[in-house]
Amino acid sequence: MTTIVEIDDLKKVYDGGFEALKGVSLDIREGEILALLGPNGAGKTTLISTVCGITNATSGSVRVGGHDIVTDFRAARAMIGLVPQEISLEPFETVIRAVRYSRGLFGCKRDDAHIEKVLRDLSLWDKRNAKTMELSGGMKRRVLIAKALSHQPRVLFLDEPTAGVDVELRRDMWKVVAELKASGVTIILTTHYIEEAEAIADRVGVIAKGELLLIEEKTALMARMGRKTLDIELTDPVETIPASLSGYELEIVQDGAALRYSYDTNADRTGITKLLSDLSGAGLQMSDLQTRQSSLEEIFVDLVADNGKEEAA
Ligand SMILES: Nc1ncnc2c1ncn2[C@@H]1O[C@H](COP(=O)(O)OP(=O)(O)OP(=O)(O)O)[C@@H](O)[C@H]1O
Repeated sequence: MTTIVEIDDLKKVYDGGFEALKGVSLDIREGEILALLGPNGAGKTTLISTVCGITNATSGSVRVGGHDIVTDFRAARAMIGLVPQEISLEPFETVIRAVRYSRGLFGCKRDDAHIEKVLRDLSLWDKRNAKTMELSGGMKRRVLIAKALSHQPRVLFLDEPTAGVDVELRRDMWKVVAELKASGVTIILTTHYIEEAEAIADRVGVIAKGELLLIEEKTALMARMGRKTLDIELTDPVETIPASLSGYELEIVQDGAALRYSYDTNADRTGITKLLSDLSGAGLQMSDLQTRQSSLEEIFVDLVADNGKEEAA
């Protein structure tokens, strides 16, 4: 597995003293789709802007394909395509001219065959002579992607590609991203939408308050999501867990009125039947059972909340 982007202890303090990145380190693997999740103001855009050389880091380093983003800016930047959050297009420009122009900005020779391929891949070929102002919001986003791909970058950053778009357009965008990955482009996207990360990412990173709190394979996260808890409500509250039940790693909840058992839904056996029989063997009577499943959303909310508590402490 080759690392294509190496981010090392990246810090960004804006003028005025605000610390937007507090030492982020991250290796992005060639060919992956990495989703960076985080609440508003987490530092996602700052991170992308710094990697793309739009914002200068206060300290730390970024290398793209081995090229340092500061000392070897041109070579590093040539490998990157950036699709910004805001749609900014010249309204009277035609689609094909806008995309050709972007390629020219990188000093690349005109290549009509490549531009045609990009436009066809993004289903924009039929619209090539339309003025950008005549396009729907979804098509405008596709033009931004086409512009970002015009100079054949190996890494594509998408800053909230589906913010504020409807469900159908979002799915459409996910298809585009999957096709780009299949063509060998490494993709990093930021999003507020957990289901977006679930749907398309190979790995998921969670950023909050300028820190990377977690970076994990999506499948591993999904396995964690497979954890369920069973709350066994008791007729008579307990203060301690009977020694005969110590192997179950139960937790006392609801002030002793219930015992919580965590289990893996992917496991062959959950152990629940045996637990319930051992419970009655220990002289405990249950009045009710409740199960619940943790989701990626909960993992995310917990992580971000814990981070907030540490800040306050
Ligand atoms: N130029 C700037 N000067 C001062 N502070 C800034 C500047 N740009 C961003 N910030 C602050 O840095 C923090 C991180 O902003 P950033 O845009 O990177 O977050 P984000 O995770 O992309 O959020 P969103 O999801 O809302 O786009 C925010 O608190 C923001 O107010």
